[in-house]
Amino acid sequence: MYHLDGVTKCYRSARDGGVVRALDGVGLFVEDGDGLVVRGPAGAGKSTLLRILGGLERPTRGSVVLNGTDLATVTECRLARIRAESVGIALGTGGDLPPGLTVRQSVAGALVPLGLRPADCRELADRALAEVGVPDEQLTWPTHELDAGSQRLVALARALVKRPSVLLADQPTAGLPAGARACVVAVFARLWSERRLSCVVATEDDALARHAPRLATLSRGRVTALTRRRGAGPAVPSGRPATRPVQGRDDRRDE
Ligand SMILES: Nc1ncnc2c1ncn2[C@@H]1O[C@H](COP(=O)(O)OP(=O)(O)OP(=O)(O)O)[C@@H](O)[C@H]1O
Repeated sequence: MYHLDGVTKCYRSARDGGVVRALDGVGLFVEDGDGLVVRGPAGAGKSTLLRILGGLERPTRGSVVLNGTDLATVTECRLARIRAESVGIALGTGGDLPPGLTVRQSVAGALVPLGLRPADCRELADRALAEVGVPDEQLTWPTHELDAGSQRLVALARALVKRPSVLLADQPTAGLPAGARACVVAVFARLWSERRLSCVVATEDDALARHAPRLATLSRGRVTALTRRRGAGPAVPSGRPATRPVQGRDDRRDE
């Protein structure tokens, strides 16, 4: 799945033109079926890490190998293909839903780059929406008429519809009322416990983090701790190691 080695990302500060080191030599393994929650204070580099994992940005230095391909050096064309086929990205606010579309069209649209027949796209979209708990009567609603919690679920369905090998989500419960938050947490709990889908999620939500098999803490662009939830089995049931932390500790944590 993912193997990050020495990943550094520098930006030029718009304020004073200085160099901002958003990620500083991050090393990380994410195995098939692994669920990793990334935590850390504002500015720690969580969103930058997700964008780099998703191939939306390239690192300044280091390698980001996803299923054998280094996203840092692959051609732009191949990178777009990998994003379309293998990586589900939910930026969290629901604001990333394409405007002017119904719920079903919005999710089916994620399959267009894969060249599927429209009828197949619709069927897969309906299935993905059912999986995250969007009721049938909302399938033909314009997405802008949904409340924030439902928009968040549609964004998740849009990320999941292609059956990606990994789901990346940035603050998926942030700003939601309690009921809607619980619905989103329940989706991730199912993805981790039943589907064993590889997910990397940045969140400050304790309820969501409690379900994650592993936690990583980022501080000033570095991984300072890696812990595995007590009772969470290895991501892969074979004899292969479930995780091989490069930085920080991989301690067991109490629930
Ligand atoms: N495009 C950019 N240009 C310049 N600096 C950036 C850019 N993107 C991020 N940064 C800087 O990189 C650092 C890490 O930002 P990032 O958004 O990844 O942190 P974060 O942990 O996600 O923070 P938050 O929880 O507030 O979203 C911050 O200092 C931020 O200002």
